[in-house]
Amino acid sequence: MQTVNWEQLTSDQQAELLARPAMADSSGLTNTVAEIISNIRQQGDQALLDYTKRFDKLEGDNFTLNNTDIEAATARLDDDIKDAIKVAYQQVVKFHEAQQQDVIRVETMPGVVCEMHTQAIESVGLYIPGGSAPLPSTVIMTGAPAQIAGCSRLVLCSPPPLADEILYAASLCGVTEIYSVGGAQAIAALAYGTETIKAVDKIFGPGNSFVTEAKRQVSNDFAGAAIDMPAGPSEVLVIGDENADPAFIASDLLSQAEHGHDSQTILVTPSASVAAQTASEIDSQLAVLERREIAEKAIANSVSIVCKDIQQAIEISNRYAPEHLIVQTENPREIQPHLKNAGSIFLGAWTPESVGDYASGTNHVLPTYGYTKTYSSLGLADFVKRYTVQELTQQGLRNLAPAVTRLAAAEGLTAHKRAVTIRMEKLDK
Ligand SMILES: NC(=O)c1ccc[n+]([C@@H]2O[C@H](COP(=O)([O-])OP(=O)(O)OC[C@H]3O[C@@H](n4cnc5c(N)ncnc54)[C@H](O)[C@@H]3O)[C@@H](O)[C@H]2O)c1
Ligand SMILES: N[C@H](CO)Cc1c[nH]c[nH+]1
Ligand SMILES: [Zn+2]
Repeated sequence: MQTVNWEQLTSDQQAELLARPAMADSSGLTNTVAEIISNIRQQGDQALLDYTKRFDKLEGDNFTLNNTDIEAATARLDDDIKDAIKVAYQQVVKFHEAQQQDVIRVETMPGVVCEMHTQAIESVGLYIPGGSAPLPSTVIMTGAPAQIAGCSRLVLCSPPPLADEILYAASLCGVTEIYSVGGAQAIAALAYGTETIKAVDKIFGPGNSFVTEAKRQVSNDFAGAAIDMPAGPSEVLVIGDENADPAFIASDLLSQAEHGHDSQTILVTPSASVAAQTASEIDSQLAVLERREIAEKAIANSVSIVCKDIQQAIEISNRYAPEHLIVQTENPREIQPHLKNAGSIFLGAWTPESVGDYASGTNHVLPTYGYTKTYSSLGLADFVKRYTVQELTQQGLRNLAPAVTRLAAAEGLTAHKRAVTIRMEKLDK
């Protein structure tokens, strides 16, 4: 992991340092994904099968899983892992149930009542990554809120072979359809439909750059589907002060580095000594990692930034806008209100990022590529739509009529004005 001194860099070098590696080959990626989407739209199931055999080594011609598959998977699993999945599910349910929104009702003027209601999105696609590691935890993060919101069709897609843990988690979340297809082709199938997979209204879930680019393209097309957010390759930024534990920091950086070669991990610290000790901890912890090869590539793209002070560390973090932000400082709660752009924040030495990945209750589907400047972490609100209701009494209309008619006249929209005056004339008769 390279170490740099922030103050010694030019502003161009600083910008380059904080750029995402996954964005590097954007035009090649755009064309590849556009071609996959176009083939799925034209050839449906046949193209889906071809791609799934080519990229994901599907055996046979069936990519639909059913209840018998779920029952067999459940029977194969040990109680220990089933219990762990249940704990994670219950934690996520608790935190997301608390996000339910009551109807908001306000009488904005006597006789004028306005309400805000929510309604579940009817059909949702849940993309569960599976290229590099099968992620049953992502089933919980997308499936549990969909279930709580009351979505009626929960359609899960993940590259084959589907791990037993994925099928078990899907059954807890009330997933209604499961297909063993992945990548951009799965996103295209969810967005436009094929003979087997009916299109959904909105697609959720993270994925690699092919998946994320496919989500971007289908969401830009009127005929496509809505999406949750750009949730691409994992990122973590750690802010550590001179008392931070380098072994803890290294373990947190490696936990995200092992997701993929394009993960990005950054340490920002005012302490050159913490930076140096973290680098040597990374080397020793890497040596015994099962996914060493992957993590090593990600660490090669990563950086340790030595900055002036904690204030500057906060500025760098806000500028980078990480998916995950870990704060290992003496008083992390003092810093937290100044952290403007992050998907999920982990405060203090005893809050490793892994707890949010699995079971604290927060959602691990989070914006990447700097989109935490404008997008939120996944929550119950993403699975519902808001709509408003208003009802006026006769007196309510009398009270509001002068403002509405004058505004309508000012806009030159006389039919709007007439819809009010026609009623007032009747009332005044
Ligand atoms: N941001 C978040 O909230 C979040 C959460 C969990 C995981 N993640 C990220 O999700 C990603 C998961 O990636 P993954 O690769 O393991 O699984 P994935 O399921 O996203 O991608 C695998 C698919 O990519 C497609 N693919 C691979 N090579 C291709 C090629 N050359 N051309 C066309 N398609 C190709 C294949 O179809 C395959 O099914 C990781 O980067 C991880 O960091 C992000
Ligand atoms: N860290 C990932 C989000 O970027 C989520 C995850 C799933 N399993 C382990 N981690
Ligand atoms: Zn993770």
